[in-house]
Amino acid sequence: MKVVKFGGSSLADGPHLAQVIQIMVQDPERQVLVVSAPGKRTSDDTKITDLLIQYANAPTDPNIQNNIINRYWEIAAYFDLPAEKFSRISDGVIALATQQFSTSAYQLAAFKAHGEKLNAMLIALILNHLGKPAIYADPKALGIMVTGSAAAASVSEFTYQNISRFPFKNEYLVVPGFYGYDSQNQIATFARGGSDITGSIVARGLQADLYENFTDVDAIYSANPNIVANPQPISTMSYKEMRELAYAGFQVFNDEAIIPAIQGNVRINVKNTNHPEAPGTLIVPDQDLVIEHEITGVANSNRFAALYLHRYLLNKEAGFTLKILQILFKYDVSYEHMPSGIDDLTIIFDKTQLTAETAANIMQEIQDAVKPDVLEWLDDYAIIMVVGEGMRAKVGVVDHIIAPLAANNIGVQMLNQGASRISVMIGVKQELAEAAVRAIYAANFPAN
Ligand SMILES: Nc1ncnc2c1ncn2[C@@H]1O[C@H](COP(=O)(O)OP(=O)(O)O)[C@@H](O)[C@H]1O
Ligand SMILES: N[C@@H](CC(=O)OP(=O)(O)O)C(=O)O
Repeated sequence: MKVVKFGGSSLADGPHLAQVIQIMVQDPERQVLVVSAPGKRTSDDTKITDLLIQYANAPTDPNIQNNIINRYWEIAAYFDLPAEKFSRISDGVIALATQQFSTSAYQLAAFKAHGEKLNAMLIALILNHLGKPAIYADPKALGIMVTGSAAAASVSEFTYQNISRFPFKNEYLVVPGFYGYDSQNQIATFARGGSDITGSIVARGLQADLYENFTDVDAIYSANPNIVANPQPISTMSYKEMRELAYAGFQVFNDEAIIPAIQGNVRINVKNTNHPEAPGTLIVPDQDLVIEHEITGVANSNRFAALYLHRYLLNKEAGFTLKILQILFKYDVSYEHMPSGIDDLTIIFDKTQLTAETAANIMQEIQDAVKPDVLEWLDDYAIIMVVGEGMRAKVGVVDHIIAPLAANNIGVQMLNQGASRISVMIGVKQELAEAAVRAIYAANFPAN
């Protein structure tokens, strides 16, 4: 049995949904559909998730409410779904405006989650209307339980047993991605792009033979195709490679979504909805990987900031780092990386979890607690991640990465090799990040 996730780009309108249904019926192993909210129809369109964020901020605005209903209605009308059946979807949009929520964060989470929830309900209605047995399976019915915050939930371990007990018959199961329920029965979403996570959770829970993730590109490429023209497709990669590349900017697959698949030993196949006959990219356990290249991919992300600290004899003082970590703990801030030298320390943060005020407070407390000679906040910071299982056994890999940067006059602010034996991480100024990716790519991959 295969669990199949379709992203927002694959569900943006009626013709795309018709293609999705064709993909499902082509293979009887495809029994479970995990769906995102309808995405952009054109490059300047707005995703339903983003319309719902506007709606959460202005629940009494009839224009936004109508925009959302019209997006769903356009899809329903393409399949001639009768208006009385569609009323469940429009009622669902309207009802949101009058519901009560414990906090504004949980209100926003519930609004966002309805993009997926109403889309899954609509798709089940359309499948039934087309004579195909299908049921809508809400995360509550499946037992997808979460902990953590309203907008950055984590799955609870007992979810998998709950899913495995779901009475699953000979019909399509349509599951909304992106959210679960917490112990207070409140909706909480995963991070943006989190429908990939639901797909992986359901695939592990049902012990699927394959998790197919359909998107709008033929494969995962060795570099973001919006940065490098015609990059090479990756035919097979390891779970670890995918995790590192997704973390560092390959948005095509969510970086957290790999974890349930690893735990359940489920292979992942990323494929193109608009070109389903293309083999796509297969993501597999390490032992099944045939290493073909030294470098598998080059990613970049601007979502980082760094704190740089210098103090002589830092290496001699026991508990120095502990004092800093206690300050971060107090503000509930985690760090991503901490490369250090004898008298220097850089702490790299994911900016999305920090406000300017929190960053300023942390800096002040560190200044008071450890009295550094230099303390700087580097907001203009990007990370380049060069990843490849083939790098483990090779000598001189760093040369192949750093030499093209030097040749293109790109300064390196930080270099971290060794912690992960399959990646090299480089800190550069944000304005140079894309040029850095292009330079490393051009030096390490043959031109097409
Ligand atoms: N290395 C990469 N390979 C393929 N696509 C990439 C890569 N890096 C970024 N992308 C982008 O990811 C997009 C697909 O992700 P996303 O828009 O989240 O899809 P979906 O709507 O299916 O969830 C592609 O259209 C492409 O622009
Ligand atoms: N709709 C949500 C969740 C998601 O995963 O969407 P997509 O599959 O379109 O990236 C978002 O926009 O973040």
